[in-house]
Amino acid sequence: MSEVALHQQRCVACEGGIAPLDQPALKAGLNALAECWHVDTLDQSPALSARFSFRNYYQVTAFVNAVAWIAHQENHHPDIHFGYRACTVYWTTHAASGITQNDLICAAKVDALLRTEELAP
Ligand SMILES: C[C@H](O)[C@H](O)[C@H]1CNC2=NC(N)=NC(=O)C2=N1
Repeated sequence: MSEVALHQQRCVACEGGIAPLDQPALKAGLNALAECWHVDTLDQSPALSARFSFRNYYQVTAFVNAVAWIAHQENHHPDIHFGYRACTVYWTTHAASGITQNDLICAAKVDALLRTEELAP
């Protein structure tokens, strides 16, 4: 049986009553992502976070826009903190006050984005 890769899955609308992933599911999800992703805290809720370094501000802002494009496509929106040569992305599901499958999917899509040679830092 073949399972659809995380980065090829689509986010589902999440309004009220959605539960965060349990520990085993979160651990399995983290194992499927690039090593940079870890569990952090955003506004007092757990969030998947990773920091990315780039050569210059132009690359940082191109990356931020590419992540925003993913967010628009998936209707799931990260917090992004960025500066001159680095950017930190936080994926959390506000409706669940925690990390859901949507966050794993979006983090995997960011990983896929960075696997493309043209955009890699
Ligand atoms: C209907 C739609 O799924 C919700 O409004 C979405 C929009 N984007 C979202 N993004 C994030 N990160 N968390 C949410 O709970 C969320 N809710």
